[in-house]
Amino acid sequence: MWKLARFAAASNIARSRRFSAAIPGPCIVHKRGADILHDPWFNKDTGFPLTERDRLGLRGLLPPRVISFEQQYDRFMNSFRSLENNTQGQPDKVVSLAKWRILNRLHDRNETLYYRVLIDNIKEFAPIIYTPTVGLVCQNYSGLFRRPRGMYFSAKDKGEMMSMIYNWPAHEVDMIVLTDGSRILGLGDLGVQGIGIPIGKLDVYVAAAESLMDLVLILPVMLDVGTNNQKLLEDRLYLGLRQPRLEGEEYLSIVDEFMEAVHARWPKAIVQFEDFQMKWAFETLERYQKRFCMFNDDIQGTAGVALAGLLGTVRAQGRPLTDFVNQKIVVVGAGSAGLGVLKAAIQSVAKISGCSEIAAKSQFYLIDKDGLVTTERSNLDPAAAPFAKNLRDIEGLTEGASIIEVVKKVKPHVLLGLSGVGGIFNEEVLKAMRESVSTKPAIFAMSNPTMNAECTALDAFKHAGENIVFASGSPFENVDLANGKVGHVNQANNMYLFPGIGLGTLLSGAHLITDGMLQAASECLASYMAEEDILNGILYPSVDSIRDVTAEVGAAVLRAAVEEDLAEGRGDVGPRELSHMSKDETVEYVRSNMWYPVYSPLVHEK
Ligand SMILES: NC(=O)C1=CN([C@@H]2O[C@H](COP(=O)(O)OP(=O)(O)OC[C@H]3O[C@@H](n4cnc5c(N)ncnc54)[C@H](O)[C@@H]3O)[C@@H](O)[C@H]2O)C=CC1
Ligand SMILES: CC(=O)C(=O)O
Ligand SMILES: [Mg+2]
Repeated sequence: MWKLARFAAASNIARSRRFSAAIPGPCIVHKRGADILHDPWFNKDTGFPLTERDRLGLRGLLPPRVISFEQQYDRFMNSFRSLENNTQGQPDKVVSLAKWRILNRLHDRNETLYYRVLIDNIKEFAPIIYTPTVGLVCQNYSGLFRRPRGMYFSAKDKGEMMSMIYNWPAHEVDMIVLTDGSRILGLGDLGVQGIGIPIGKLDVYVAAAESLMDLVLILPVMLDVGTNNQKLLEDRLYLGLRQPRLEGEEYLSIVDEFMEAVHARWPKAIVQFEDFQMKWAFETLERYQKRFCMFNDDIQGTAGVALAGLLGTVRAQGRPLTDFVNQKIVVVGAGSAGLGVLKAAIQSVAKISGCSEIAAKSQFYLIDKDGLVTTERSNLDPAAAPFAKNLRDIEGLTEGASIIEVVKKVKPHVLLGLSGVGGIFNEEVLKAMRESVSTKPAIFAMSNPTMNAECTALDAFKHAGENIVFASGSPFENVDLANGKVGHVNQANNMYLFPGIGLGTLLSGAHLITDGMLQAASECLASYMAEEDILNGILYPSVDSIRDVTAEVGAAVLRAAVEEDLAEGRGDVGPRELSHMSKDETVEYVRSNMWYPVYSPLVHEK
């Protein structure tokens, strides 16, 4: 018990450092008056107590009555509910953007209240700040732009990044989400407008995990190397560089410079690469994973979440996990996400069965925009080549066979989409899944946002049958199957892993994120659900549980770092203490480092 008390004490000391800003004396914050009200990190709106109003020069700048945090919270939620009532019957896009705007205005003004309403209502608000609405926000970002958030490094900043990084006002940064905007969800190249994705991802991160000190420690970053989106290039209001994307060495030199600048200022900051087009996603992962503390969420985070779900589908059939080796799985989409999933699933089969990875591939089929990927393909992408089928092993199928041909022939246990193409699992394909060899066929329509999902939940249950297991990348309502039965919708989204990967790595103090740490994250998620839920087709926890999932995943990642001798600890908790923690103590340690937003005092008691 003493240990946990010490950990908590360490985290409280750290938390109070948020406000230290190295200014001695009676006030914790170094700003005064209107500057505090205009700083969303410190602002409490009408919640400043009288002593703080006196001592921070706020008297007269606010109406006299002090409103409590709880009252402010209720007032915001009432405004939100009124907005819902007032926008009833309006088009979905209008309503979604209106909801995003009201949350964004709060974010701009008062971060403590913003994150509190987000955490307490994560299931309701995740679809607004994250997928699907974040996609709409990115598409309209130049028009929606009011205040900057995060940092923007452009091709024009070459040679300047090492000094620019010091323009960020916070002394420390733990977690960076970086994009170049080249493949935003399934929406393609959105250039600088893709900044909405790092912002949304970090909102989820804070809601699920933010540790130790506070929000100042996160940084969304846009690397603007141009765009090949002609519509944006011609848009008068477009806020990014109006030039085609840099390619080759020119491109890499920009990413290199950014990574070196980050490393120079914050050597332990974790950089999460997000929504890079495939070629750069793989290339940058290969280039940096042994040099910097980084991971690619679309390749590695998605792989972990999908693998957990795939293992869940085996349990959902009432079969032992060892039966995973016999599952026939068709993956539609040979991009960064699809290939990441295939690689992880094949490694898992090899591990379970003890066979080679080559032998483990036999149960997997890969389809891209040109159909079934085989070794006969003339311009076979080298990244997809390891998963290409040899025609001799797939009797009755040919190079480029369509989804329907493959599904009819293979009768797979699982049909998994990461193609970015909405509706591609059409009625015919879904009906063909009725012939699956599985007692509980699984359909994963993982592409985002909602309009890019390979099928809707309703269509999946309607056409493929009521006994399927269904998962989607963006949320859908559960499906009413009549007779009191419900078709459960799982959300298979990397949001279940990236916060835990970030937090676990951070607390471990590791310099790198290894395959072992990522595998531990996936295994932890795979074992999270109880047997009873799994048998009812519930493969993933509810988004409401994201903080609990993150604590467990974070602990698994931390323990893997300890096992690999990579943990250097953080703050007062060094590698020795980490290595002596039991599994439960590690979870408790991670949990005790999670931030829950409340107003902290901005002046010392006299
Ligand atoms: N649920 C989740 O957690 C995640 C979902 N995604 C989603 O996955 C999708 C793909 O992402 P990436 O792999 O990074 O994109 P990508 O652009 O690298 O790959 C897309 C792949 O889909 C294939 N494709 C395109 N049209 C097709 C068609 N008509 N039939 C079959 N295949 C087709 C392409 O050939 C390509 O191989 C996006 O919509 C993204 O939002 C990505 C990461 C995580
Ligand atoms: C979820 C996610 O990372 C994506 O759709 O790209
Ligand atoms: Mg992504």
